[in-house]
Amino acid sequence: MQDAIVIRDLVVDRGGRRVLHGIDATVPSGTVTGLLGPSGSGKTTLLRALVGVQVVTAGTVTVLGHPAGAPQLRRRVGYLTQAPSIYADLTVQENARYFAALQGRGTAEADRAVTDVGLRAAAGQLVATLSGGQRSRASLACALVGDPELLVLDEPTVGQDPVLRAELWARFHAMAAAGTTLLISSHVMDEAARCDRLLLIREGRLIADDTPAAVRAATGVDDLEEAFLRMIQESESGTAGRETS
Ligand SMILES: Nc1ncnc2c1ncn2[C@@H]1O[C@H](COP(=O)(O)OP(=O)(O)OP(=O)(O)O)[C@@H](O)[C@H]1O
Repeated sequence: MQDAIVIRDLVVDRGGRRVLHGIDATVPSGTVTGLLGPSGSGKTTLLRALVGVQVVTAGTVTVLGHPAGAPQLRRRVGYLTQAPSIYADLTVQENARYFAALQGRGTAEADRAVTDVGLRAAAGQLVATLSGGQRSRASLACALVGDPELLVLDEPTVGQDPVLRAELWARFHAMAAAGTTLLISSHVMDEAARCDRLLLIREGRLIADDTPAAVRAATGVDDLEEAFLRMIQESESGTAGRETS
C-alpha cells in the first residue's frame, strides 16, 4: 500500500522550546489513522507541519508525493483546525456552499456534506446561533466538501454526543473505503479502537506507529488506554537509561 504521508526526522521548535523531537512516521493511503496523545504532546503541531503551516526546524514531511504545503496539494488536502473556521454571519448551508465554490464544487456536494455531518435540519441556521458541537460539525462539513484525497482532522469529535460520534466515525471509514486517507487527532483513548492504525505521541516523541491489534499484542493488554500507559512507562524507562548513559 502506498504511503500518503511520510515523515522523517521531524523536529519542530515553538516559542524557543523543542516540541517535536525527531518524529518518523508513515500514514498508508486509504486508512483511518489516529494521532493519539495527551494534551500538549504535540498533535496539533504535527498536523500543522503536515499541512504546511508550521515552520519546521529539521526533517522532511512528504504528502501525496510532494513536500508538505506545496501548491499542488492545495485542493488535495483538507484540514479541520480545532477552532471552527467558518463564517458566523452565514448559515451552515451558505458556509458549505461557499467552501464548495472555492474548491470548484457545486451546491449538491455542499448540501451532501452538511447532511453527512448530521446538520441537515440546521442547514438554514446562522452559524453564530449554533451550539459548540454543531459549530464544529459545520466546520467539518466545510473540510469534507472538496472531497480531498487526504483529510487532516484535529479533534473532529470533541463535544459530540456518542450517537453522533459513532455516525462520524462510520462516515470516516466509508470515506477511507472509497480511497480517502484520514489522519484524525484525539486525546480520547476510546476512539483509538476505531482506527485502522495508531500514532501514539507523548511529549513530542512517537511511542507507537502500529495497528490497535499490534499495540494490544505488544503490551499484552486489551484496553488501549492501559496499553498506552504501559508503552509510556516502557518509553520512560528506556529514556531514563539513555539519558544516564
Ligand atoms: N504558538 C505557540 N507558541 C509556543 N508554544 C506553543 C505554541 N502552540 C503550542 N505550543 C506548545 O507546543 C506543545 C505542543 O502543543 P500542541 O498544541 O501541538 O499539543 P496537542 O497535543 O495538540 O495538545 P491538545 O490536545 O491540548 O490540543 C505544547 O507544549 C504547547 O504549549
